[in-house]
Amino acid sequence: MKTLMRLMIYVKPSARWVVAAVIIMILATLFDLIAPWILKEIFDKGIAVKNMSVVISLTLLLAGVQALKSAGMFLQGYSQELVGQNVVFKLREELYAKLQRLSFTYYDKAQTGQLMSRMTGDIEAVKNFVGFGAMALFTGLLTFVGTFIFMLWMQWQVTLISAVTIPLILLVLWRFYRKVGPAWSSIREQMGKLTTTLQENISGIRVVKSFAAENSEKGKFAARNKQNFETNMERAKLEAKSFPLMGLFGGLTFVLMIWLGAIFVARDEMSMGTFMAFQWYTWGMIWPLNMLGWQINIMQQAVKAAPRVFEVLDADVDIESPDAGRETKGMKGFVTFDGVSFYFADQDRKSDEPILKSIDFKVNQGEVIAVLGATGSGKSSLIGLLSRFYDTSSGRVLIDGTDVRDYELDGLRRSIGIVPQETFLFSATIRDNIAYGYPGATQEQIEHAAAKAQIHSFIEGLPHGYDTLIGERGVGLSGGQRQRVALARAILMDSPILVLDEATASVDTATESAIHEALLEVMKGRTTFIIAQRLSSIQHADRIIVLERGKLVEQGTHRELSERNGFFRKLFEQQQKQQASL
Ligand SMILES: Nc1ncnc2c1ncn2[C@@H]1O[C@H](COP(=O)(O)OP(=O)(O)OP(=O)(O)O)[C@@H](O)[C@H]1O
Repeated sequence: MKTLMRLMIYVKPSARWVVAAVIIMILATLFDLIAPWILKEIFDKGIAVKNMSVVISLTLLLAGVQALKSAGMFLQGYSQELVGQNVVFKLREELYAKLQRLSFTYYDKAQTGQLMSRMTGDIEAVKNFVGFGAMALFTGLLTFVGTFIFMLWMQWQVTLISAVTIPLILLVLWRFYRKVGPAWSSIREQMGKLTTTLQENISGIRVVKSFAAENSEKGKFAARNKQNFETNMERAKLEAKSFPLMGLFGGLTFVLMIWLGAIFVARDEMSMGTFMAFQWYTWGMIWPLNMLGWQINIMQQAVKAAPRVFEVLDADVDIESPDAGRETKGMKGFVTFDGVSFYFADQDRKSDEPILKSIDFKVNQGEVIAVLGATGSGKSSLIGLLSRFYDTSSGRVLIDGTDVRDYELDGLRRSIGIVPQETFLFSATIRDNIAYGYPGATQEQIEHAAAKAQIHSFIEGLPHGYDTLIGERGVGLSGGQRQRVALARAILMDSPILVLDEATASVDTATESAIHEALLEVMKGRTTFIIAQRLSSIQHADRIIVLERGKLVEQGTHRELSERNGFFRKLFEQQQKQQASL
């Protein structure tokens, strides 16, 4: 009920169309109730007394009534579809907007396939109910009640005795209603899992193929597909058990009506016209009940699908722009980590070690800071706190003396140009990919950024140059080329802070050194964080900070750290040995 009430909020803006559809529905139902009565009159006042003019005029009236009803049904169909489409439009828009607002913490746990199935199948299920099912349900109920009243008015004894089967139909319906809900709940959930399996398989198809895992993937999909098949068959069994039974009881109603009608006609207590009209009316009483099974199906599908959509809409947006957040215009890039500790949301703060432990350091405007540390030591997490991908668990990250949580969020993120560890390119032109964070950039600015990232000549050499379309996730470019496009994207942002998270890990050492030469100019006056494993990537750093299992264990210049007998020196010696052995 709560779900249905909440869906009403989305129906409200289309209230005019709902009212139109309801009025037309009531009129159409009235026509349905009048038509058998006209038939009765044709028999009793026309055929029975051989009055052809009555027959002709009443049949014309019947045809007119039907024509009006058909026109009404067209309008009703249109308006209810409009209501459904409006609801879907609004829901999709809200869901998409919410997906944009949800934080990294949410996406760390979310399954893409589940989200996609909510955005498509679940919303579609809601539409089917709002746009068609609900109105059909009301039409059915109105027709049933109206017909029953009309029949009672015309011949109450036949009506009441014929209707003894109706409680039986209602009982079957009630049992069906109770059982089909959980079935639809599983089906919607399984559809989400099936989409997740499909999405992960397609996204990871290169891994699947390189590990020759097609068969095991097929098995995984087949298991989910079978599960879905079986739950659908369970549901179909419920339908198969309930609907024919309802049909049987409905048929019995007809039989009873004909028997009783025949007796009452023979006793002259019922006219032939009323008898004919009753056949029509009985149908008007039975079909809504039989259709109710399908309408319950549509409703239960929506009732089980809608909470899956609402769950995303209600998810906590843990990182939001503050009200009246501070503007970032003129940001200089002084960065301070002040007693920063950090746990991921799914960690247990009592038993798990924090990812970052009481980190303190200050960075001056324009300083180039290298962040070094073994894999998993917390380098990316540290940098993620700067852009508020996550918020600190304790302590503060300040830029120009202001807590990052007090800045307007979009502005903050635009002030930090990031080249992430994993490059993501969109299926669009290279130009659009570079200009992703600055759509208004001129061709000259784009080319300038590309040149700095050492990718301009490569792009120029392509048959379509900057207009070259690249595939999903940058397919068609090598890892190094992709990384340089991502670098150009960050350079174009012209932000006061630049973060290069293993940004040159996929390029050869000659290109890396050319990029670093070019970056010298880019980094000028810009606070830059370089996360790297290779010492060659950090040769231009003013200062190096070293993380070990989330702790800042060393900091200083290249020279200072080489003189200390710490992690940096060990790494330095190790890499020199490796180079010497090559
Ligand atoms: N979403 C998450 N939830 C829980 N733990 C996480 C999550 N993401 C990363 N971690 C853990 O946090 C630790 C630090 O990860 P982080 O990515 O910051 O390390 P890193 O130093 O950048 O590593 P690398 O050099 O391999 O990229 C790792 O031990 C990792 O397993």
